[in-house]
Amino acid sequence: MDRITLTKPDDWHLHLRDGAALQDVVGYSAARFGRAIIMPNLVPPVTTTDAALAYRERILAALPAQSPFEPLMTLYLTDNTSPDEIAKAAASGIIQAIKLYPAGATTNSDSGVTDIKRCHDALSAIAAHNLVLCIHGEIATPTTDIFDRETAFLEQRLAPLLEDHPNLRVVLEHLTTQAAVEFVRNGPDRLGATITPQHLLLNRNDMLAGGIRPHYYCLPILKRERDREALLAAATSGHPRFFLGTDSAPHAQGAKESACGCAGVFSAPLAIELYAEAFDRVGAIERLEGFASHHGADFYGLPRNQSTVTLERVPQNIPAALPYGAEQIIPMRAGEQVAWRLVQ
Ligand SMILES: NC(=O)N[C@@H](CC(=O)O)C(=O)O
Ligand SMILES: [Zn+2]
Ligand SMILES: [Zn+2]
Repeated sequence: MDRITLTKPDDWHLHLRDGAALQDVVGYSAARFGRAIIMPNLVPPVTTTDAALAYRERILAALPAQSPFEPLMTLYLTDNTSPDEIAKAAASGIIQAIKLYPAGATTNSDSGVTDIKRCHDALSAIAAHNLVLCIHGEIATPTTDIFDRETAFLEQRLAPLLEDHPNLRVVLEHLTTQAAVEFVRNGPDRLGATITPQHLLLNRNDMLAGGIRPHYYCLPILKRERDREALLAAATSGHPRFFLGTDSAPHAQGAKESACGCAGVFSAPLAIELYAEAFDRVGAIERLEGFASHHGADFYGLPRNQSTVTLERVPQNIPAALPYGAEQIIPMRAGEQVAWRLVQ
């Protein structure tokens, strides 16, 4: 199949930043996706409903004209998030999920959760109000090996959390390991998971062998080839609890190409095209629609999109750099090609 039309996809994990950067990146997502879960790890983080409402207005104002894109907002969970704030978030009608970052685990997670037990009442409120808890699933202990942080989180943190909150709907974000795939498969129906394009297409050799490639550095970090294969198998399996979440995470070129570079891959300008390439490579392009356009909406309890997009197998060049506020940004695969393109 050289051409495929699917229900318009959604991005269940997206970073849009704020200010001039927001203005520069939001259009790429709006051109491809109907909706996106907007991550709250701004500086300062989006910890209140009022802040989320204001951020949503800034996103809508930054959209190119005639973009039907719908930002689905999230709150950043802290040790001090109150059940009242969760009730307010649920009542707002614009907040779909609460995001749990273990303190210190990733970009702008300093205000994150230091001990999940401290959030017991907030988590009960999230379940009671039928919101979704999105989790960055890594142990942040500095002594835990960076390649083991996700697998350690599964048994040490996620399993007890699911047990303590039997009605809580949870999305384990950006899976990177075979172990996480198995954990989700064996988990309850209220456990879903997102998978990024970089984790379907790359392994840690792509980042570290023959030279260090900072634009492939993200968290959780790329893993082994067998992990990539397990992720691709899960994404293309048709299993309804695996769905698309790009984790497109823009950082300016200077912040990436640095002695201490930031974590995050900027995939928004070619996101759905990269997924199409990954699925097509293993002969599973017909499974793309479920993964990209159905499973996430069904899990979140939202209607599927009405409109469609068409993709065709025609290679396109990816720019070497793109504007980003006063600086520039290097997209994933900069200066190379992607095998599919969006038909306008
Ligand atoms: N994934 C990343 O490497 N970075 C994300 C944070 C996150 O999703 O963990 C970011 O905000 O830059
Ligand atoms: Zn994360
Ligand atoms: Zn992210």
